[in-house]
Amino acid sequence: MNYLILVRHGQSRWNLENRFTGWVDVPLSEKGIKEAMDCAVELENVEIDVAFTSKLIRAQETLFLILAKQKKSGIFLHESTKRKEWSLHPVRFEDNEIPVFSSDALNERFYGDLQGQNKQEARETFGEEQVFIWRRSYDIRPPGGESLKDTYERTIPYFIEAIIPQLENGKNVIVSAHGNSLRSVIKYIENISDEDIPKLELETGKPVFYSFNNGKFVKDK
Ligand SMILES: O=C(O)[C@@H](CO)OP(=O)(O)O
Repeated sequence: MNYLILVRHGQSRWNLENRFTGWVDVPLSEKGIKEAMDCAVELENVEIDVAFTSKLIRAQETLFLILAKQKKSGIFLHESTKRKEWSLHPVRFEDNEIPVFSSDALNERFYGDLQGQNKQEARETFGEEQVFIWRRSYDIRPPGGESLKDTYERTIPYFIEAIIPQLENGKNVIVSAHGNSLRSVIKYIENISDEDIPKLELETGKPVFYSFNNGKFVKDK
């Protein structure tokens, strides 16, 4: 039996400033670095074989802080190489090295015109209820941005085509990504309904574990 670990990146500078972030490539805040390092301590003795992350630095920083605690180097397998067998990759993997795949399929939900706006100011302008609908409804898009359903529709095909095969090959997999791309993944894994998904919140830097056995995910409590 092997496992899947999902980690939402540590607090970013715009999480701290309470701004809609989406695809804006802001780094971790000082607290976010600390959260990622605490997560690394929690995962220090957890064997990881392969990692997936988004194209955004906050998720990548979090992943590499986790790997560093294990004294591991992550090696990005870029588009030009990732379809080849690992053995054909110019880098031979040493024991302290693991492959890292990054894809914009795992990016945060694109927040359109809201990106950069302060969430409290948006509530004052558009009303509490409207902002909640934009942030947490399943299929209503924020102005110019993606609904969670749009995010799901790019995240889940990648999860099925790229991540599940690694689990089926017995690998222990970590995915370092974002609040809404991971809410999509959890919706899929746990079969959460469109009506219930608004209630799911993920904390920054807190790993969620699933064991994977015969194609089935079981959440570790
Ligand atoms: O701003 C964002 O990109 C996301 C995550 O921080 O926000 P929310 O939790 O409101 O979807």
